[in-house]
Amino acid sequence: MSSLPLAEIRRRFFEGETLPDNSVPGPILHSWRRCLGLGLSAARLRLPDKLDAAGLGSRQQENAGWLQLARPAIDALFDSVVDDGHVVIVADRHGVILDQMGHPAFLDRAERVALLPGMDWREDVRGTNAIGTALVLGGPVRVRGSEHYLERNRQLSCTAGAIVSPQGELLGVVDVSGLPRKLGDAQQQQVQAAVRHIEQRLFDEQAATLFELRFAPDAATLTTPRCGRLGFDDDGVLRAANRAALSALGLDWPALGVSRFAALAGQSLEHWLSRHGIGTASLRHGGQLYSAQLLPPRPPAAAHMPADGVPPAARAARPADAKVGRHDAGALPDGLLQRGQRLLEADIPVLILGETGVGKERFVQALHAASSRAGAPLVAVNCAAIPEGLIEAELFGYEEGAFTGARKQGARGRLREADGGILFLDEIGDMPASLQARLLRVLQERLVVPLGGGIGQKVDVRIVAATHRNLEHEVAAGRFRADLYYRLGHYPLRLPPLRERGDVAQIAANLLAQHGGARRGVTLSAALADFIRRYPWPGNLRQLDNLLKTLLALVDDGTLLTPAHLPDTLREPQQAEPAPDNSQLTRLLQQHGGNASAAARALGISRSTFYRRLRQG
Ligand SMILES: Nc1ncnc2c1ncn2[C@@H]1O[C@H](COP(=O)(O)OP(=O)(O)OP(=O)(O)O)[C@@H](O)[C@H]1O
Repeated sequence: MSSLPLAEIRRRFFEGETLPDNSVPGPILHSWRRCLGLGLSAARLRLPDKLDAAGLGSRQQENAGWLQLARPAIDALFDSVVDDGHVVIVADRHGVILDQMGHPAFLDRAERVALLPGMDWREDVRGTNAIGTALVLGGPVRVRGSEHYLERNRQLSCTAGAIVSPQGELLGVVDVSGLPRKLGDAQQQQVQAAVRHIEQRLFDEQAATLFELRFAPDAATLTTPRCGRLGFDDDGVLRAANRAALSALGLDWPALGVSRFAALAGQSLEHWLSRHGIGTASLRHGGQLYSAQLLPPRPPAAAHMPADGVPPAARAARPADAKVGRHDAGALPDGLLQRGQRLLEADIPVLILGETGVGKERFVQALHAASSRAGAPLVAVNCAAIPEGLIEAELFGYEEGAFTGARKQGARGRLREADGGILFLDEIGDMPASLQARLLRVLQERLVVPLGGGIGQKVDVRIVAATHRNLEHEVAAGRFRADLYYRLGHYPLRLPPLRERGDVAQIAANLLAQHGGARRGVTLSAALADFIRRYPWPGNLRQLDNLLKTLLALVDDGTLLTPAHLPDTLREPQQAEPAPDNSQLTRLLQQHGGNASAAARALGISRSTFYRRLRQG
């Protein structure tokens, strides 16, 4: 920048003299030229009147949708700048101030009034200024003191950023104004962060019904507002974008409706989905390598933008996130439920992996409740708990007299019962090989033919499957069909065992509270919390949950739980008992009068695990 005082540069500019190179920032000089070209006078200007209350009210109403989404970011911005006496201003796409927070005590009365809601700060009305100029540029700008076109605004410094929807529509401006010497790079960065945050939320809402391709140089930044985001319709046409994506790919807003997935990603959408599912993959563009992830559209209920223009996210937390909180006793890996939801809504089978007792079944219930099929049936079939000879009939139903012992009137079968809803195939790894082929056919054709013949019926079911087995090993050992595995296992969701999860003691405290511990004043001592952290919990959440319920039943209100309250079997955690063999299991079953649930409970395992072990011998 030139060392000439700004007053001298202004004089030269207005007297038509050539300015030294770089004497004012390019965007400011261009703006001055635009204003001069419009014949605006820097000294005297007839300014438009402030909008009346009704006019302002209707502008605020028109902008209510994005304003509500933007509110958290604007409030946070205000919190971070208020102590320095700055004000935060929000204007619509015409430059009319919709909201102003803070008190511009630093300004003369006239300017103070000019920064109030209802005032017009368009560049062609008020000359170079951050609000109006950001709107012209569609991006960020800082205007300091005498860089303002109007002389009367020289005591003011402003930094602003334009908000652009994922469809490229200019929505408005967020601005921070203050005294020139106090407003610097920090405020500029804060405004830009707020803009990114608002645009990210807009993308979440307005591009929810599209396939989303996210990319970033580093997989770790794939969920941050800085990652590139592109939205494609079912035909692979680009319909939405954020600025990071456009600038990384050398595109601009006119690319919307024109650019295609295949051209940008080097393969069709279907190809990408079948190869990578929603897993992370590499994306090469213009010699640059990115980590990328393709996310299917979200459910219409969550994606729907109501007629009043106020998106659901503006009213409450995202439904999926809210449900994660309710479902889980401790934090599950980030976005696991949401990913499951997206797969489900895109009609991709959801495969859930995890050891016994990690909460797979609970997870499926939460998935169902969070899905667009929450009002339709969730039909569970435990492939390990049904005798091999009956699974087929159970799944596909049968016609009257199809086999000896068949009910007279036949049975619809679980698949048809799940029509319109979700079929949950628990312990899929234990499904007999003969049935795997039939299931695969149903998954492909969605046609169910009952045993004993009869007319095939089309079913509309979403499939969720779970297993504690390593299906890849099962495939290698020839026990699980590779084609079925590839059909189901695009993107398995793994629920971690308790020993791999964050703070198990915190999870225990949550569970204790859920079971009434908080109400009864029963708490964990530090020593017990420490034990809980170190214990390997082979039975995972089931084991921990059962233990806490038992302890609660045994102690008085107000008890501080210590390791002394633990049953002896738990005090020596490392010495695991060998698993009972088949004859022991059979004996146990007999002892419980053939009640498998009771026998399983006695062993501290689930009914399906009990059956599985029985079958394995
Ligand atoms: N999110 C949770 N919050 C509280 N408790 C849970 C949660 N998930 C699981 N549990 C506890 O663990 C038990 C087992 O959960 P679930 O049946 O979902 O596990 P699973 O992984 O399906 O087990 P398995 O493979 O043995 O059938 C539940 O009955 C409950 O006591």
